[in-house]
Order: sequence, then C-alpha cells, then structure tokens
Amino acid sequence: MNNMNFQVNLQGIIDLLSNHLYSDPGVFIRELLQNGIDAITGRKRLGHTFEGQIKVELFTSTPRRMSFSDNGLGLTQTDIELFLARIGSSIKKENLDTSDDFIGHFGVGILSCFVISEEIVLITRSAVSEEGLEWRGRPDGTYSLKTLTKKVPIGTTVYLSAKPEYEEYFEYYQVSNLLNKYGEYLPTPIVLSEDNYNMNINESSPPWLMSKKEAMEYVERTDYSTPIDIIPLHSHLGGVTGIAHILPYAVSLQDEKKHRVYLKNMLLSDKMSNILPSWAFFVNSIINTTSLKPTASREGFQENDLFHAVCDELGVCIKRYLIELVDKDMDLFQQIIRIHYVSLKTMAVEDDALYELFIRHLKFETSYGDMKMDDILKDHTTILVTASLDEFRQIARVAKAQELMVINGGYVHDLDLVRNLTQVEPHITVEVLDILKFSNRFEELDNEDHALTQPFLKYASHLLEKFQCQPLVRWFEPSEIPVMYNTNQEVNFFRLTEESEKVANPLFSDIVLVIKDELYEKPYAKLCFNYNNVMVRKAMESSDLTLQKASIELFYTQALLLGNHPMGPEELRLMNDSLLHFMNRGFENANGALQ
Ligand SMILES: Nc1ncnc2c1ncn2[C@@H]1O[C@H](COP(=O)(O)OP(=O)(O)OP(=O)(O)O)[C@@H](O)[C@H]1O
Repeated sequence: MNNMNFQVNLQGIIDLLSNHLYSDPGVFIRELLQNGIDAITGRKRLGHTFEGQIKVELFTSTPRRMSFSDNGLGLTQTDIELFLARIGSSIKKENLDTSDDFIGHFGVGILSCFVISEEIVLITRSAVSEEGLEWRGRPDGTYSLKTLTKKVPIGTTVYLSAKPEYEEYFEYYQVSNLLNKYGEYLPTPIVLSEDNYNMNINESSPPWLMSKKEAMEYVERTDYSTPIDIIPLHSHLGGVTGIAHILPYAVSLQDEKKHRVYLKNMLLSDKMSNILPSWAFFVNSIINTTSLKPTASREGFQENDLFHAVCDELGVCIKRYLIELVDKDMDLFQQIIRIHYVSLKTMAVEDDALYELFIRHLKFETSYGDMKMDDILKDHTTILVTASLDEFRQIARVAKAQELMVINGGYVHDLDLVRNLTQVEPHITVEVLDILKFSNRFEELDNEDHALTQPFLKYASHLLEKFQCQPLVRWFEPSEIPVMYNTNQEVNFFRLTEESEKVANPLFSDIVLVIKDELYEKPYAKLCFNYNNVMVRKAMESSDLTLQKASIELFYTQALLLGNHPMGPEELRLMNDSLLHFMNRGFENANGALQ
C-alpha cells in the first residue's frame, strides 16, 4: 500500500481565508504587524541589543505598492523552506517554551496578503546569517528563492502590489487607519511614510495603564459620553489588565456587547461579547491579555478552560468594586443601582454575598407603587409576591385598598430575589400568592347575609360554569369595584384546550381530552362579588331573574374587560346582550315614566 500526500490548492485556501475566516481584507495589516512584532521579540530573545522598529512605506506607483519592514529576527533559507513556504507551520509553535512570547502561531497569517496582492515579495536577512534572500510567493502555490548579492540589514521587508479592486487598501488614510486600529498601543514604534512624509503611529499610552482620571477622559473622548466610573480589571491567570467603564445609560441584556480586547497590546476585537460574565452588561471594557489564545481568524479567543476562568476572575473584579463602593461612596452606588438595576439584580440572584449587599437597595413594583426593599421592610414583616406580572395587575389595586403589601414578582429575577429574603431577614415571612385563593383573604359575610346571597351565587355559578369560572362573595375595599376576576396560567391553558377541542379534528381533540383528563383536575377562575358595592347588593337582592342574569353576565364581562383578559366570541355576545338588555329596560322605564 502506497502512502500518498494530500494535495493542497492554495487558491482555494486563500478564498477560504478571505471569504470565511477574516471579516475584512484589511487584516493583512494586522498579520504583517504581528509578524514584525514577533520577529523583533525573537531577535531580542537571542540577546541582541537594538531598538525594534516597524516601517511601512507607500509608493504612488501603478499599481500601488507598499513595503512593510521590521528589524527583527529575519529568516534563513531553511526557515523559509520550513515555515514561510509551508502553510500551517510556524516557527512560533516549534519552540514550546518561547511560544507564549509570540502573537502568531497558526502559520497561515501571511496568506492574508494574497487577498489584496497578486504576489508577496519578501527580502530578508536572518540575525544569524550574513546573506540576504529574496522570496517571491504566488497564490498558485509556486515560489522562487534567490540569494542577493547586495548586503541587506538584519530583518525582513515584505513588498505588496495592489490588485485593482483593492487599491484603496494601499492609500495613506486607509493604511494609517488600519495601523492605528491594530497597532496604536504596541510598544514597538511604527512609522508610516509616503513621499518622504513620516508619521509615528503609536505614541499613545494604552487605557489599561492610565490613571482613573486619564481613563475617564479617554472614554469620554472615544465614546462621546462620560462614564459613571472606571473599574480596574485584572486576571492573574490570563495576564489581563484592563478597565471596565460603567455606562451612564441603561442597557439591556440583549444589547450587543462591545468589549475592546487586545492581545499583547495588539487589537484583537473591538466587539467581543463574552469576555465578561453575562450579568456585567452595565459596563464596557478595554482589556489587554498576554496569555489567552486567539482563534485562527484572530478575531476572538479560543473558549477553553482558561478563557472561562479569566471571565470569572474579571467578574470578581467588578463584584469587588461594588462591595467596596457600598462602604466608600453610597451616592455613587445608588446612582449605579438607579440606572443599572436589572444588571445588579442578575448579580444578586447569582451571588449570595452580593444579594445581602444589594437587596435592601433594590427597587420593586408593589401594590403601593415602586419601593426600595429597605422601605418595604420598615413597615412589613409579611410580604406577598405574585408569580407573574399578569397576576399582579389583577390584584394590585384591591390589595392596596386592603393594606396588603404585594410585590410584583413578574419581572426578571424579582420572584427569586423576594423569595430569598428570608435567608437574610429571618423575621420576614414571604408567601408566593395563589391568585385563585386571593379573594379568600377578604372579609366573609355574616351568617344572615351569607344565606341571602346563596341563590344569586348558585345562579351565577350555573351561568359561569361554561366559562370555567366560579363565583364567590366577600366584603372588600374599594367599594367602587363591584367584582374582581382572578385567573392563572393553568386556567387559561385549560380554557385554551377546550377551545382547541371545539375546532380540532377528532384525533387532535382526543389528544386534548387525554391531556385534560389525565393531567388536570379542572381549575376554575374566580369571580369575587364585592358585598361592599351598591350595584352588587341591588343585583343580589333583586327577585327579577332576567335582570339578575343580565347583571351577572355584565359584571363578568366588565371584569374581563377591565383586567385586559381576552374575550372569546361567546363572552362578547354576552356583553352585548346584557348591555342591550339594560338599555331596553332603561328606555322602557323612561317611556313608562313619560306616559
Ligand atoms: N517578518 C517576519 N520575520 C521573520 N519571520 C517571519 C516574518 N513573517 C513571517 N515569518 C515566518 O513565516 C512563518 C509563517 O508566518 P505566518 O504569518 O503565515 O504565520 P505565523 O505568524 O507563524 O502564525 P499566524 O498564522 O498565527 O499568524 C512564521 O512562523 C515565521 O517563521
């Protein structure tokens, strides 16, 4: 059996890189910068004393050309054959103990130059050799190599000439933008020149080395908004230093996160979403790492164990900042809570220490309006919390009139936050409200009134059975509310199955029947009549059965309408009929009075 080699189609690989791996043709600048920086690092490791420098020169020829030079390690003929001309092999991963010093290691970066240039010409002299070499690589996979007779300095210069459709990537403004974007904070000086005009690209100090004041001003300049504060970020494991700036406006968990991340001072991505824990959406960050490993596209990190550990460590920095802030600057802490309460609630749910720290400062919607937990706890030792927003809306007004403190647990995390209260405040009782039993809390009628109301309730029960609703009567405030309709998801679901059953084909309706019969004992919504309401009393005391029927139907449909509950065709018809009934009665009475 013969062992054969795979054949590699270089043009296909270039197409793969340009169309699928790299998001922008401009990444060739990043790859060349990285090769230059790595070469300078490599030469320094040899013990050479020299000032590293990268020089980029633009030529206004046709087609446009550019050269990219460094005074780094250079390449010997063997290096060229082993690493440059061999796709996927890199000198930087050969030597494992030094590989951490370098930015590149996949051995494909240089190919990005073929996206914008027909040919790569590389003039090089190795730091360990006297001879200069010229390598010409072409996208069809062929290359030539020759020894130069004239002496060249140690280092490497790459010459590129623009493909017609990529001329703009050779223009001054574009190249300076790209150099600036990727290399602004690289420690090695980068000079861009055209027609004898030289510009230093990287003279600024990186934000992660700035003082807090400088970092505030920096974010203000770059983001056009003043951050609330700066949080220093460090991760020992990931060799990370950075800053997180607290956004001065509210953002949601779903908003796109845009953390700016540098690898060994070179920009890796300006829209990384997952380097911080998901709850930290109230900050944007700028961080530099020396240890995380990039993906081959160099636009993100490999999401390995180290990456997740770094993410956790950065989360701890943010938590620690908030814990210290509570002691140091309560006003600032309150300001952060006011704007970013959703983020902070998410943190409090996840972390017991933060829960204890935050809970009294967090705001909740209650039957008394929006209130801070601290204020809620001042006056209440028993707290009711609803399981959903819909349930809260059904009872908020009535609960307040009964002087009941009910918290809306329908917003994200609020139910969990309130339920956990007993762990930090043992004298507090928290009860998740059973909406269908809510009206049982109200005052019962005395025996005499109770007996009087029974025929009316029996009739109402008969009329409302088909709507899966059971009536009851209680005395409650406010007196203007004649009835309160309470339902929950289970009742709604059950009613939905009944509706489906009516319209479904036989097979489906059999399935629905099984679900209903097997899984559920039929749940009922509750319609609580208010004995404190004049109209309810009149309806109950009336001996006219048709009038009672119309009033029960009208009370019921009016309660649905006021509570924003969906009304089916049958209920709409009821409302219509009962209204017409009362109009008719009204006109008959009026006409009778006139005659
Ligand atoms: N300016 C340079 N000076 C010295 N050697 C270079 C230079 N540019 C490229 N090389 C050599 O060519 C090899 C291939 O470079 P290439 O950019 O394709 O990949 P890499 O930098 O090793 O890894 P990555 O794909 O992650 O960028 C390098 O490993 C290095 O040995």
